[in-house]
Amino acid sequence: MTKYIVQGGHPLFGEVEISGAKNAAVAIIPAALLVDGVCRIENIPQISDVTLSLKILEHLGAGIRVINRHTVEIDASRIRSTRTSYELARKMRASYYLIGSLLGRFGQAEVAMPGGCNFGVRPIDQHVKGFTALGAKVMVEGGFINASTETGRLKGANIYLDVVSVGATMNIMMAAVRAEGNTVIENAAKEPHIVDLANFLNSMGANIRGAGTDTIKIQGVDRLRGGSYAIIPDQIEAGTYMAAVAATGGQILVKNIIPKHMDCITAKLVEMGVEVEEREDTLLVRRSGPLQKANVKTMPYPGFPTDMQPQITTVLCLAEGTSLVTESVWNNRYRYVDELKRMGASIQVDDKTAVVEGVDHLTGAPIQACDLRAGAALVIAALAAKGESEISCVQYIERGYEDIVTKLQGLGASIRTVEVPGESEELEAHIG
Ligand SMILES: CC(=O)N[C@H]1[C@@H](OP(=O)(O)OP(=O)(O)OC[C@H]2O[C@@H](n3ccc(=O)[nH]c3=O)[C@H](O)[C@@H]2O)O[C@H](CO)[C@@H](O)[C@@H]1O
Ligand SMILES: C=C(OP(=O)(O)O)C(=O)O
Repeated sequence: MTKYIVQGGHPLFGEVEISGAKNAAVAIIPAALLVDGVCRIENIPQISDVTLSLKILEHLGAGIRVINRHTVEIDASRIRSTRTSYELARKMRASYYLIGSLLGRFGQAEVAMPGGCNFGVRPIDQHVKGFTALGAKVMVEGGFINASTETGRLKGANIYLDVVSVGATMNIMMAAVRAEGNTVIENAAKEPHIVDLANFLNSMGANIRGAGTDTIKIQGVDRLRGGSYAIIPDQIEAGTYMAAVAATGGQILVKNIIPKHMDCITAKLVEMGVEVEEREDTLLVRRSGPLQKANVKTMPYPGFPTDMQPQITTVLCLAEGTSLVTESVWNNRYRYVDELKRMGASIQVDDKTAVVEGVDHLTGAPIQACDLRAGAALVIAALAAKGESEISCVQYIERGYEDIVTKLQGLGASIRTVEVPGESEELEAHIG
């Protein structure tokens, strides 16, 4: 098993380059199944969720050509099957996008029930509502979601989402792109990766308008042609490095970001006493004085992202006074709190609210990641803590952070990986 060993208590200084967005990449890769020609996708992050997504496509018969570390070409013109590998697809949440893409292209899909980080119930009823409105029959059988149409082609429809769902918005968009006629998705999610998926599909010949607002209009087209597309930078990866320097102190330049996407995170850090200077596609982030308490409530974009909640809670552990964190997207996203308590944090969780009493410092400890962002939060805590921490179950972290150890070393952090022989590798790499 791989572990991270961190000697904490040192400020971070230097520059860090942000990779392509995980939650855009894991949608755009399956969306390539909708395209008849070759899609060249650039700025792909080197993370295990991407490796898994590409393996799933390869297993379906897509040609995958790796051009370099961050560029692949996907040729889905000779897909052999519309049934995904159970073992591969069940390991990640984003495998649900294969339902929309296979259904949109072939009128049928058989996809294993998705995995992903475990922070409570993760229903897909809104995805199913959308596919059904587009004319598909959807059933769950033997661990698979089976979706099919009688005619082989979906029909455009008006769909009002009962909850704002990133996954349902993107999945319905994929299904509708080659449907007959027009589709309108109302109460759609507005995250940057939704706009990115729409831009990718439009660049391949789709006709999608309104992505990034709560009404998305899709005019079905007969086919999508190949092309080239570069994925946006990862808002959450950038926010995680900003949170890291907020916790440790120091000054870092976060490169290759879209500042607008960072506003919801920047505003909260500034409220806490962090200085953030915006320049074109970089942010200079500095923390020299004490951290102030703040209240944080997670919300769909443009609100404060739930995928930054564990990281910001960790920073608040070191702020003066009492902060309140409210998780309003997921019903159980505080599993990491017990690990922070091992390091001396003072946090009381009551249902969706965490009351965080700032402490003077954290101390290093053996700690275990329980999911992707929880793992990132523990890395931040370990970097800020006095003494040594040993972080296990880092495979969760590597689902979503490219080269995190090397990037942090580049900022002067004392962090290294160790292989610990004899310890179980049984833990599933992807199911948090
Ligand atoms: C691969 C990916 O992009 N994952 C992200 C995606 O997850 P995911 O797409 O799974 O999250 P959703 O936006 O769909 O979920 C938001 C809320 O809607 C509820 N819901 C969702 C779907 C549904 O059919 N029914 C329903 O009730 C969920 O229980 C949750 O309370 O968006 C989340 C919210 O920003 C992020 O935390 C995840 O990192
Ligand atoms: C929860 C996340 O991912 P997933 O939905 O893939 O589990 C995340 O990116 O924080």
